[in-house]
Amino acid sequence: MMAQRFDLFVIGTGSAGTTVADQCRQAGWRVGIADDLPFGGTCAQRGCDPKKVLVGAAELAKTSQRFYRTHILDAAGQINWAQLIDFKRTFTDPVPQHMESWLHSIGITTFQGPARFKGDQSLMIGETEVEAEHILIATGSTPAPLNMPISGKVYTSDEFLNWDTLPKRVIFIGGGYISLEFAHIAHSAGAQVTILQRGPQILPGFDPQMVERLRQYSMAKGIDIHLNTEVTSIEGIIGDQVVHTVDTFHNAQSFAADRVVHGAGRIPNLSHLHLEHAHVPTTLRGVTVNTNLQSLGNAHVYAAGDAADTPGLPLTPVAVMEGNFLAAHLLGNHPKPLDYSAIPTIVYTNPALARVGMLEEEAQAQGYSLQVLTAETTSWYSSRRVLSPLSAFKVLVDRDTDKIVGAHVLGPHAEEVINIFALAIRSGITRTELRRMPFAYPTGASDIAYML
Ligand SMILES: Cc1cc2nc3c(=O)[nH]c(=O)nc-3n(C[C@H](O)[C@H](O)[C@H](O)COP(=O)(O)OP(=O)(O)OC[C@H]3O[C@@H](n4cnc5c(N)ncnc54)[C@H](O)[C@@H]3O)c2cc1C
Ligand SMILES: NC(=O)c1ccc[n+]([C@@H]2O[C@H](COP(=O)([O-])OP(=O)(O)OC[C@H]3O[C@@H](n4cnc5c(N)ncnc54)[C@H](O)[C@@H]3O)[C@@H](O)[C@H]2O)c1
Repeated sequence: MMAQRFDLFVIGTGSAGTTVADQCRQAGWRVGIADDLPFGGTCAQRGCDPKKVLVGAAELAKTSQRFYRTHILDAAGQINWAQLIDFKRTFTDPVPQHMESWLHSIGITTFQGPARFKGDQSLMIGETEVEAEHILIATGSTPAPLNMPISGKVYTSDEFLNWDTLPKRVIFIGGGYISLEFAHIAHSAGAQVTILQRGPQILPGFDPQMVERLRQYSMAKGIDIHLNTEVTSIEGIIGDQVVHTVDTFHNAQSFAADRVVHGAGRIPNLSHLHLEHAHVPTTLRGVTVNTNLQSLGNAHVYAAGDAADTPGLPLTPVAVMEGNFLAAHLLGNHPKPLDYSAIPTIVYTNPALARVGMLEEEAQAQGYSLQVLTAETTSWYSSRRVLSPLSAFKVLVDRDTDKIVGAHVLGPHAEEVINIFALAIRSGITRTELRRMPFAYPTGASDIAYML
């Protein structure tokens, strides 16, 4: 059978792939797209969106428990896990059908199945061959292989988000985003949780002082966090999952739980693509690309999102930003170069910790004359009003230009406040201008004047 021909063929229906597919199709291109999983990608089905549905309930339960303890509420909220997962499914279940209908409605040809390269410009999706002038690899990421002896069961984040019952005891391998967020959710829903992190700090990309406050608070609440503790093997022993670790001083320890969750990092999802058939080189961080997101080995191939080796973190706003850039580039609209500075990121613990721009250490190393504005803010109105026991901030200002170069916010409004700092940094708004901004009051943003 003759191969179907497209101007653009996209592998992956997540944030990066659909952004490019949509814009190229709107410009009249013949566009095909494939996914081996139900359409819609990670963020909407197995990542950000379902995760935050659980985070919302966890926050509500914790806040109500605080108000109950101070006799302001007559009852404290408890999470019904099965109901919460059902509620989550009302968001995730419709995604594939919505996505596929939308793709069809705008005239994109869809293929269900794993795509693999056959040649420089040709792919097989199952038994169907397609050819394209441009091919976009937007295949996202997948849990990193755990290179250790495993005889027990290790659950992925995808599986955690679909647990019908919450086990009593859960161990999280690794101390990054997934472990911290899921541990806070599971703990709020009544589980005993343990985090085993091999490095000296949980959440290595975040401000060390804010992280330490979050760690101490989490420990005080009953989340058991072990630093410098590397998981070396996992055994299933009658009813228990036993996790063996070794610490920095070579001391061995074992931890038992009902279930063990993989939070030990993700890698670009490239292994099934047969990239060697298309001369597409990769690194451990993804497909090697130039500043136009074009493969260094094959000018017909591009990569974006988690699958591309770019300076951006594997986050949804980065996938969308790269998608928008690539669509404009392919359509000949000469977009401005990609700007990876000051992209905000948040770990949705309770409370959340947010970062945008540089860490203090990075700014010092770059020779900025820094003014470091930092305080613990649990006595502030915005925290006391919701009985928040943990809030703080650190803002880094360049004395020479009065510009903000980094902001780190921990507390109940961190997730919205950080976007305002991102806007300020990306638009070059000075500290003085931001301090005088008449934000609506009382809001998280109206705290900014007091931070500066
Ligand atoms: C648990 C979790 C929580 C997260 N929370 C957040 C958050 O709060 N905020 C945030 O910004 N980011 C978050 N992320 C990260 C975010 O989800 C990703 O950065 C983003 O989804 C990447 O988009 P993408 O388009 O690159 O890839 P994806 O959305 O992963 O899409 C890739 C698609 O390609 C498909 N695919 C892969 N290989 C093939 C193949 N060979 N053939 C056909 N199809 C294929 C996959 O099935 C998938 O649908 C989270 C991630 C996880 C796992
Ligand atoms: N809120 C968000 O934006 C959000 C949420 C979840 C995931 N994500 C994205 O997904 C990516 C993957 O998340 P993640 O939490 O899996 O990875 P991560 O890279 O954030 O953290 C993994 C941690 O596991 C540790 N580790 C690895 N192997 C270990 C072992 N054997 N024993 C003990 N510790 C070990 C590593 O040192 C590392 O600190 C993130 O980098 C992020 O970009 C984002």
